[in-house]
Amino acid sequence: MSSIRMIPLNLDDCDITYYPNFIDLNKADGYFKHFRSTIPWQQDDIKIFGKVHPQPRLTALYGTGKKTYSYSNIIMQPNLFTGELLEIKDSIEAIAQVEFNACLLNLYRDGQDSNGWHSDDEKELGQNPIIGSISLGQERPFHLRHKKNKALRHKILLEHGSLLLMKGQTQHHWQHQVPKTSKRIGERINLTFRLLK
Ligand SMILES: O=C(O)CCC(=O)C(=O)O
Ligand SMILES: [Fe+2]
Repeated sequence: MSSIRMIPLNLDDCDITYYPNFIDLNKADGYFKHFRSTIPWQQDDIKIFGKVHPQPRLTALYGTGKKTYSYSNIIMQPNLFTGELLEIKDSIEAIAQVEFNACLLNLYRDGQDSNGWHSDDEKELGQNPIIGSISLGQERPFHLRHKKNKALRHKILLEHGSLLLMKGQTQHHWQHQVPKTSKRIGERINLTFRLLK
């Protein structure tokens, strides 16, 4: 049996743990190909500060039921979880000790696709949201910044097959982003498992 390596990020006011190689490489390669070709990826328009823009990445929502998820003025209707998503969900639940009922998927097609500074603090997620975030494909830096104490910042590289688990007060005190880069890079898929109340 292989043991799962865990790296706690020792930052104030948050509870974040990084698990590199959470999914073994062959399996992660297979999942990447599978999700790339079977998920109905869509590009939604979002409204930020009153202006409408196409979202700089493709997304999809999956879940156990009919609960919708809204953010940046869009309301997403879930597709039913697939076998592959349930398999990954089970493996995260085994260490996270929660049951997720939704997964927001992101496809970053190249370095121009990104996810701007935000907290996952939508009301559907409740008080202290727990989010299990799987990375597949191209590794991308993940930036964190404290909302009040501007001196508190952190960067971590999200590698192929990794899990980043965010819980406790993390979303209350911190924001995160996946910045754009002008480097020529490949595609990345991110799966964020969530519990919608
Ligand atoms: O792509 C990532 O690693 C982060 C995704 C994210 O922050 C989100 O979907 O809320
Ligand atoms: Fe997020």
